[in-house]
Amino acid sequence: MAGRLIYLIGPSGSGKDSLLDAARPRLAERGCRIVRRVITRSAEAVGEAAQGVSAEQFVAMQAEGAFALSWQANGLSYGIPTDIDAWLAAGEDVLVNGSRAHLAQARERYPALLVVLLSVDQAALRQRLLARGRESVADIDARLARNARFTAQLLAGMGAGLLVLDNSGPLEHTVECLLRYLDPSAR
Ligand SMILES: Nc1ncnc2c1ncn2[C@@H]1O[C@H](COP(=O)(O)OP(=O)(O)O)[C@@H](O)[C@H]1O
Ligand SMILES: O=P(O)(O)OC[C@H]1O[C@H](OP(=O)(O)OP(=O)(O)O)[C@H](O)[C@@H]1O
Repeated sequence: MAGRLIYLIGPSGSGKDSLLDAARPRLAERGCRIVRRVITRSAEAVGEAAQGVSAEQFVAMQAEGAFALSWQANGLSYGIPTDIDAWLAAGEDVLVNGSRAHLAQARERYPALLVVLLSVDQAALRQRLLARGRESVADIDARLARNARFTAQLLAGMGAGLLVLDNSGPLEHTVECLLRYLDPSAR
């Protein structure tokens, strides 16, 4: 049986990277891979979880067909390597840090996509982004403004196919909820 593709989305600062890091060992135990994305962000700013490439390298990789999914947002390009197709075909579950704006295209290619929307209340979100200190205040406000366009749309359009995962509380609680959702015997 083919593996499941889990597409994690949520506003900037909602905790997608933190959740993936915290859940990584327990997902690995369950045979669920977390995709290493290719991002046009300087390698130092990415950490180990992504492969940083130049804009030129990204375009070349795309032209070679290296990506199963790719999108642009916040002035960056993101690619999901085609490796995921082999993993899914081999029955492995695969979790992707996805884009809300790219959801329709992702669904088109992977109709059985499981969508997990990470949410957090707006004031806490701004505080977390400021505390993270990765972007300027202007960039943070631009990301927050971008959120407003998505959440209502997503909730209206998706209904049952969507798990809304609240990350306003402790991260460990969010990890537990995600694992419970992904555990086939618990559903
Ligand atoms: N449940 C949580 N409680 C408190 N702070 C959190 C929680 N989840 C994430 N954070 C913090 O919020 C900030 C943004 O998280 P991050 O994982 O980078 O979000 P994203 O990848 O969605 O942009 C980070 O500083 C992170 O430590
Ligand atoms: O269409 P959107 O849902 O807004 O998503 C746009 C991009 O922003 C996030 O990436 P990134 O990890 O660079 O940003 P973040 O850590 O601020 O979420 C997300 O993973 C997408 O790649």
